[in-house]
Amino acid sequence: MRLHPVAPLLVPRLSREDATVAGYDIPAGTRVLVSVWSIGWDPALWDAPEEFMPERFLGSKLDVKGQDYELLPFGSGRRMCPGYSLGLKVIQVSLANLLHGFAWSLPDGVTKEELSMEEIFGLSTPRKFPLEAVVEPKLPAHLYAAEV
Ligand code: HEM
Repeated sequence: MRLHPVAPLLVPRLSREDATVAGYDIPAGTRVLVSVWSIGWDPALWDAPEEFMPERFLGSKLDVKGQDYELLPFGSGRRMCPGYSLGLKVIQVSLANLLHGFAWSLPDGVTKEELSMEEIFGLSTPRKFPLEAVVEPKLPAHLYAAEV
């Protein structure tokens, strides 16, 4: 959510009054785009920003509820994502099920260092190269049978 935010530029805002931010004058009526992608990669805010280190959040008070401006995967303010709580739960449940039910590996001859995490920059950030993984069931077969 920090390195590869779903919506890198949030929803456009309009400034309601003249303002100055970091020395830049922003007149009233200006369309403003907030790049959470740049914020997430900013070395002034993050140690080794290019590194995926989820443990950096252990014991941290940083949250994704729109109050900590260095981490805004769901935006902030009036137009913040109303589905953030559902979104987080769906991700956790889906990931937990995939890890619980299947053994995951890379295709023969592919190392994790070779995986590209490049993304296509646009309104959202899909992978540039699809992830290819080998998936094997690891639970008793009847648990995968669809209920009829
Ligand atoms: C991990 C999952 C999700 C992510 C990362 C995400 C991210 C975002 C972001 C960044 C915005 C723009 C917020 C802003 O500009 O301040 C947004 C808006 C929105 N999201 Fe989500 N979202 C997710 C899941 C969901 C779900 C599950 C729903 C609905 C069930 C939802 C409904 C909406 C709606 C309706 C808006 C527009 C709100 C407005 O403009 O007032 N999102 N989302």
